[in-house]
Amino acid sequence: MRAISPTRPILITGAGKRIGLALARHFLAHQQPIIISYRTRYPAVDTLEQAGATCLFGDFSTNQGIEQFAQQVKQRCDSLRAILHNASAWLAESPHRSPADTLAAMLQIHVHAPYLLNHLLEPLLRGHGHGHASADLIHFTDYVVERGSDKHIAYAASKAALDNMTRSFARKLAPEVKVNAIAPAMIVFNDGDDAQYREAALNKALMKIAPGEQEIIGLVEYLLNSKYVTGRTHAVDGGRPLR
Ligand SMILES: NC(=O)C1=CN([C@@H]2O[C@H](COP(=O)(O)OP(=O)(O)OC[C@H]3O[C@@H](n4cnc5c(N)ncnc54)[C@H](OP(=O)(O)O)[C@@H]3O)[C@@H](O)[C@H]2O)C=CC1
Ligand SMILES: Nc1nc2c(c(=O)[nH]1)N=C([C@H](O)[C@@H](O)CO)CN2
Repeated sequence: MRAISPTRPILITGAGKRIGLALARHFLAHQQPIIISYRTRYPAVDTLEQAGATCLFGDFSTNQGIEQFAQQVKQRCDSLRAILHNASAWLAESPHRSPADTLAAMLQIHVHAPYLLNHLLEPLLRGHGHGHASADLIHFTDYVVERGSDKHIAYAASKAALDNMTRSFARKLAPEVKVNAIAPAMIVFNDGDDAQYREAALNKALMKIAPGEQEIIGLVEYLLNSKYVTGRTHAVDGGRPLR
């Protein structure tokens, strides 16, 4: 089991629900301090706070919002064990939103937020424990980085930029900080996904399940425990490319 870092919290962005929330609950259950960002104050955020999490409001739709969040983090701690860049919006192209607004929103959350937070919080990641692989960045991208998407063009492009930044930050921050990406396909359905959509989505991969959040938790733990893996994208896609 990974060495718990009792003094260096793990920062999880967008942890008010689903995968981010599951990660937050996992670390709290293992006495790993966490800081989370939330945009909507779901009841689950109150529960995380009562369990000891530091829960900070963070709306990354503007650069000022990102900078204000980073300032809050720096006021609460002087070091971080890891940053998990989970916050995301899955926007499709839509006749109700201009292509320019869709692209801007996707780049803002998937590129501006990780890029600016990595720079603003870099000092909190360095200078701890032998100077070698003592901190981690994990970028949450998507299987569509390698294939594109005809319905989520801006989303896929922004995740591709985040994928590329994984290699750039790995080169910049080694050996103190490892930087990896996790590229999921179908992990967790959304509440509004009907039976027809769900069947079609499951049939796109060899492994015809939506594995749930634990699949991501296990990979995050592997990456945090590694002393050597960096600069890579780790697919969690049920063999989808082979379908
Ligand atoms: N679920 C899946 O099957 C898959 C997930 N992934 C990736 O895994 C990660 C987690 O997925 P999932 O749990 O489904 O993500 P969700 O879309 O369910 O949640 C993402 C979180 O990010 C927050 N967020 C969105 N926009 C902003 C913003 N502008 N500022 C601050 N916070 C924001 C949301 O806050 P709020 O609730 O307030 O809107 C939400 O809590 C994401 O990066 C996603 O792209 C990739 C492929 C498949
Ligand atoms: N921020 C989000 N990104 C993605 C989601 C989501 O719910 N929120 N969902 C998916 C789908 O599960 C897709 O992988 C199905 O093929 C992709 N990204």
